Amino acid sequence: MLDEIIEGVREDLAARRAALPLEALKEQALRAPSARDAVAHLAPRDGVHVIAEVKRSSPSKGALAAIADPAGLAADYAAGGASVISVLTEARRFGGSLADLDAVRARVDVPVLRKDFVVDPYQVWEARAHGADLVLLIVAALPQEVLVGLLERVESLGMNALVEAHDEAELERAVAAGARIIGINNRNLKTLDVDRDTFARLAPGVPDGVIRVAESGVRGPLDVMAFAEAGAHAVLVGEALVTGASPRDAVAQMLAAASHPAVHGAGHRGTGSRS
Ligand SMILES: O=P(O)(O)OC[C@@H](O)[C@@H](O)c1c[nH]c2ccccc12
Repeated sequence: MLDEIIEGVREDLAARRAALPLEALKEQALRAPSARDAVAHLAPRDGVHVIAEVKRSSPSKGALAAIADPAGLAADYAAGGASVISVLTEARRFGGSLADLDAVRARVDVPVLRKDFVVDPYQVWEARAHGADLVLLIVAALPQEVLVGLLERVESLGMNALVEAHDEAELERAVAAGARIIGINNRNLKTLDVDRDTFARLAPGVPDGVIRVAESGVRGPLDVMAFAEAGAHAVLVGEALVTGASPRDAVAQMLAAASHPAVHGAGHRGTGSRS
């Protein structure tokens, strides 16, 4: 599935590049207001941070929610206490767009993540030009030298990367690349299967001082408690928030669950203590 998605992403990218050459895009990016410090916004604390996602559909579930007003949804997420808003910009499978990113950026003050299949520096410049503070880099989609180059480009533009791994080998590559924020995806992007034990299995391999994010398959407060217990500093949630009744309350309930005294997660032990 990952290869097919990336094929489409490259086709769409070629069309955008033809319409707006890299040099012109760079000028836009350098004129954009500076990026916010996402590492600071995700700093370890008691409980977890919620990264709340604007997600219309997915290859595994099909249509999830129409989301006529992505900025309104993002504002609800922020009001519920989300530390970062993730915006899917992939069009073909996830129904996202750079227009969604623009709308969300214009509405909220918290950092915004461009969630896409980034394979080319053009997309990093594009993220910055559209006001993103964070860019997703998926290890499984990138040869190591490309991953390293894209991470350098992201940081040189003042942004941070969420570097996503799904198994031990990918995690080692994320660490070797120098990632400061690592997402452990419980979903295998090749098969789309979710295994919620993935985070707990891989989390001990994330070095001290690196922010640990549990991604995908977070159904509600109980899952958030389990990921917090397993050492997550943040959870990234899409489906459960876009399909529920009140996105604002759903975020607030997840945050409350992770601050429960029964949860002895990463925040309670201080930064990166895994002993
Ligand atoms: O909807 P969920 O199961 O809460 O998952 C959110 C997020 O983790 C998922 O959208 C995601 C994780 N990694 C990705 C890479 C590309 C696209 C999407 C994703």
